[in-house]
Amino acid sequence: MAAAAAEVAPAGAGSESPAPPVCVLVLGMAGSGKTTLVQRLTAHLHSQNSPPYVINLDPAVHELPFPANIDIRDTVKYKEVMKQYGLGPNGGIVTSLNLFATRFDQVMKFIEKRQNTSQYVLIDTPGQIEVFTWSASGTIITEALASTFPSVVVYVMDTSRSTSPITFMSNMLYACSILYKTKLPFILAMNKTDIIDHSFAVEWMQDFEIFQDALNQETTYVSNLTRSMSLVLDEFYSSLKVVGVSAVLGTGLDEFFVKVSEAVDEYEREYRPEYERLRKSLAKAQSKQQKEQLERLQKDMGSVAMESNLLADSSDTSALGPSDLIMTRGTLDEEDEERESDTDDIDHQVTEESHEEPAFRNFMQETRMKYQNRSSH
Ligand SMILES: Nc1nc2c(ncn2[C@@H]2O[C@H](COP(=O)(O)OP(=O)(O)OP(=O)(O)O)[C@@H](O)[C@H]2O)c(=O)[nH]1
Repeated sequence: MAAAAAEVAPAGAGSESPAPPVCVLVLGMAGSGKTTLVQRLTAHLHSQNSPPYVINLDPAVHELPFPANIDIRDTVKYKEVMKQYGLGPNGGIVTSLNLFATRFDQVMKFIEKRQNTSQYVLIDTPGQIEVFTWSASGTIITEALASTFPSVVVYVMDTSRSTSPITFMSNMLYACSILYKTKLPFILAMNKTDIIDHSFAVEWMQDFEIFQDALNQETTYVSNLTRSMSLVLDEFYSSLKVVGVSAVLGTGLDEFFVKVSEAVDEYEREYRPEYERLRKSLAKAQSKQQKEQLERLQKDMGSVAMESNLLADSSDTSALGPSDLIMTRGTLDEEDEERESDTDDIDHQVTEESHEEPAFRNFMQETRMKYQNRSSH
């Protein structure tokens, strides 16, 4: 049975080296059941002896019902951010995510380290969905994940609140916009099937006439628009992977993992080449930036020759744990130092000193002394 095969076997399983983990980005409107689904998936994978790596990206969540390996709340104090920048709740979430995104390269390193032990990386996102999908940080995080690991989006829909054709259509339009925004394989998880079976929604997607019949009960202008929209969305529906689940009961999970596996195949086939290109161009831009920084430094130091390999490697996070994330400091020039001070609301007290760059500072001192000695002779 396909479901059994999907138990804990992501795409690529069976090959010699372990398959890279699959990043499952869970998105959906507030209250659709994202957190409950992540909790359920985590428990399910644990029961299959395949513990996932779990990341919480919601800075405002009060309580997490699952143990997160990386929790944005450990590193960015959402309430402090609101206070310091004079922001409301949504602005606070956006800014917290932006601060976190500036150090997402470290998150990537933690995931990479775990790639032989976790087959799935589950990522819970803020309820204010637009905060993630329409912010720069959402794009940075999605692209960072997808350019390294097979990644899929799971859009969670509250099926019990989508029984009116017009609400259903609004939800689908939203889903469609997210598909275009994230540019990743997309699974529609119709949640809360313990309240209502999702078959009515599947029929609406598969059979235009049935959807029209349901719409005939509505006589507003919106219903005419909805009629036209359902034709437009036909293409979107035809390529959509749909699965009914109950996050509370844990039903539909086997089929869920079958869909994830299909989505991973789709990622490998259609999305990976594009992300590889993106990764290469990012790496090129990064090395160019590093070179420019070094050149600037060299200019500041006068004619003293410097060897780049003497610079302490600020990217080495091997001694850190996920909770130390983001606090690593280590800048090559004052401009960067100043920029960093904007993130003072980040709780870096614990690790700040230990991760200063003593090697680099010593090097600067030594070089300066050499330079002074030379010019005095
Ligand atoms: N009946 C039923 N209720 C569910 C299911 N999944 C979630 N819920 C309930 O829906 C409510 C919202 O669930 P959450 O998991 O907090 O939803 P969320 O999308 O993470 O919410 P935000 O963090 O606000 O975005 C809670 O009361 C859950 O118990 C389900 O499968 N069936």
